[in-house]
Amino acid sequence: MGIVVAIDGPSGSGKSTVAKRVAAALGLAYLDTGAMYRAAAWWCERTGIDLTADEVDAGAVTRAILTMPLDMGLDPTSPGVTCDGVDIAEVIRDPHIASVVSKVATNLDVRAELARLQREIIAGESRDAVGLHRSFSAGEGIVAEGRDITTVIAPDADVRLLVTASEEARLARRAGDLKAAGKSVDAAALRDQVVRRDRDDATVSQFLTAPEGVTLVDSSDMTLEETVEHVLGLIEAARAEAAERDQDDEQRADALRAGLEEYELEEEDVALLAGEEELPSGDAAFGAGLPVLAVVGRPNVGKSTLVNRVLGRREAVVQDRPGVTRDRVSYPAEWAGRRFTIVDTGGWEVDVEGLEASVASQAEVAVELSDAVLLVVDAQVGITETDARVVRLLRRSGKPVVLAANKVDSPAQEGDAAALWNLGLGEPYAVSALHGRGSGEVLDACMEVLPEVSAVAPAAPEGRMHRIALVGRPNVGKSSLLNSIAGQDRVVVNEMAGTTRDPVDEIIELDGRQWVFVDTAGIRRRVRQSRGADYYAVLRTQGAIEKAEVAVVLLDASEPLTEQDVRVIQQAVDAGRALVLVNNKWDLVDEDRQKMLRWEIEHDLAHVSWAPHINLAAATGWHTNRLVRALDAALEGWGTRVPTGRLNSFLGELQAAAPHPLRGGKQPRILFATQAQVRPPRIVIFTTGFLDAGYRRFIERRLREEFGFVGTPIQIGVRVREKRRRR
Ligand SMILES: Nc1ncnc2c1ncn2[C@@H]1O[C@H](COP(=O)(O)OP(=O)(O)OP(=O)(O)O)[C@@H](O)[C@H]1O
Ligand SMILES: Nc1ccn([C@H]2C[C@H](O)[C@@H](COP(=O)(O)O)O2)c(=O)n1
Repeated sequence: MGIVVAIDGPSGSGKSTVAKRVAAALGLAYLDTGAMYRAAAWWCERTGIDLTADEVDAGAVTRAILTMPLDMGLDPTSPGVTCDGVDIAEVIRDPHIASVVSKVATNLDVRAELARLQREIIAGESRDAVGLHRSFSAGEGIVAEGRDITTVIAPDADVRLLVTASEEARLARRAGDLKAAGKSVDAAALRDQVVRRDRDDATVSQFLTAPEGVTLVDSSDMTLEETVEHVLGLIEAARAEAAERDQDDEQRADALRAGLEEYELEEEDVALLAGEEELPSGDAAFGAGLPVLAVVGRPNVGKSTLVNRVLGRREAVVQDRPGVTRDRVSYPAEWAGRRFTIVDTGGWEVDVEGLEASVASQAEVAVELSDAVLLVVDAQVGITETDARVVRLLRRSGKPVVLAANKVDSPAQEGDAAALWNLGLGEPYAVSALHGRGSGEVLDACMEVLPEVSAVAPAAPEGRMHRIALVGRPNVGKSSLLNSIAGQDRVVVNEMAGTTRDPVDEIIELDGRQWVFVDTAGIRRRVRQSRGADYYAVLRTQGAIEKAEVAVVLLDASEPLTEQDVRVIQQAVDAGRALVLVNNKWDLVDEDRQKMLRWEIEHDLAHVSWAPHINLAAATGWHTNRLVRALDAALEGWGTRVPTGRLNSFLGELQAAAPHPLRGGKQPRILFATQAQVRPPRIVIFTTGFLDAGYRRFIERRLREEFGFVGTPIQIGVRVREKRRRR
């Protein structure tokens, strides 16, 4: 993680000059938030708003800022400011802008919008996000300065400083600046720009006295060089302190890890603790690029027993593995030297309303997302109506099918297997999943039909383009958004070396980088079926989400949120994908609808409040440029890794301040925790007792507050372990 240095202070105190020099000396990015407010004032005037009027239309100012095409340069040696393609770095220093900027800076809606942008920039520079986006400092960090930086924007910054100087010194410095620029110095105008402006600004942010945790740097009697040296010294001291803290945290975590030896650990615990150094990625766990074999069949025909036989492991693994959904769990598998992904599915049964109506059947999704299918039939029961209908469905899917006749536990039962020739799927392989009989032959047959390279599994993401799924219910504007972003910046690359890409994927260049938008055929040519269109939409959405790293869920902001919207969002969360929410059709949203939408988001989408949420109008292209930042933020969150030392000291403090409620006179205790996976982050917590769902939610909420995890679901696995009995 890069360092964040936040500096605030009154006008003329020297905070910008000091911040730039410090950032340049340390190779960090520099953010001048005051310049953003100045740019906002410039943009308001450019769009025709009179900021010198006694009564400025606050609504018009807010609307203008929401459409401001601002690009902040972060190089401390030449921090450019560009708005609507115009270089405004100089013009925003004009005394006229200084005299009107408070009209914009005291508008709370404007502050909220600029705060959002500032936090995004700071997060982009402070995380180890190399390769994700164009970070000026390559994740080394940032020095951000402005009135509310230490208190509102970055209260968690590593170093927080209030640079100040006496009023007399500040007026003198500002006068010096004007003189150096060859401008006349009018004492009253100077007071207005320094003292009056600070008084106005102080009504919305606190920057005159140092709050707790903020170090005061009074530069009244220091030269500029002395001030810079002093600040560099403070940063050095803070870094040394942080390094010492990290070391202490690691030592404590080592002790906690060692303490686990007193507990009954399972094989998988030992494996997890031994492999802490190499953090696997969720994508790898799902077998990026490996062929996929779906195991389907009616309930109780022995699918899971067969899967466990293939895996050669116990079911215990099932509980802690982040499956796509509870009814469809993927495992990395190996047979005869070949690696593949095996997908265990829930029972496939004709329900009361019939098979066609079971639109969300995970077994059907599994078939759609597989390269081959292993159909398991109970040979002792024989062919049922469900089996016959399943076979019809499998035929329609066009996937190769291998038929396992299970529960053939002795040679005497071979005849039961032979009866299954009637299903018309070729040879039924007689198997006893329970005893292992015949399982080798059936797996050999599966290997014969599985392709070398999967046509459905996502390619491994490392070093490749990021894969994005644009999903949402019909008519929310998926194709408009795709066309809009493709139209703006498109470079279609037909043959990309080293990528296996589906013909329905689209490669689009955004912000100078190439991205794969997966499964766009479903977006461009909507599947129109007289019957079951919904069903295909669900399948298509699921398929797109699982092939992608980020699911961009589009919502029609002009209409009330629907259950279908919430369901698509849930599909992305369950699949463990990074998530970005887009309120499309913003051009059709009036103020009443905005209020309603805010309410809907707070009530119906509170569980995904961690997802970046952007308003845009795909039809006009408005704000579509915000997509990349949101994607980067979500990808960063998805890949977040919390060092074990920090995680344990954080959980230790959390537990001390808010212990788990007593249950039956006992209090479940956290023994040790470690992050077991990234993309999505998965945290495994060893405890002495079961943690209530409420307490787990509390842990998740606090983890997000502490470590960010923007745009990503967090999977929390709890392993309850008992103390070893003394012999
Ligand atoms: N000891 C000092 N520390 C910092 N700056 C100093 C010092 N002495 C003189 N200066 C000068 O003070 C002037 C004002 O500094 P600067 O513009 O950075 O202030 P600021 O706090 O960012 O003001 P504003 O909020 O109005 O942008 C600069 O010319 C700077 O070189
Ligand atoms: N974080 C910030 C930064 C600046 N402002 C206000 C204060 C000024 O009126 C104006 C320009 O700032 P300057 O360039 O003079 O530092 O913006 C603020 O309210 N919050």
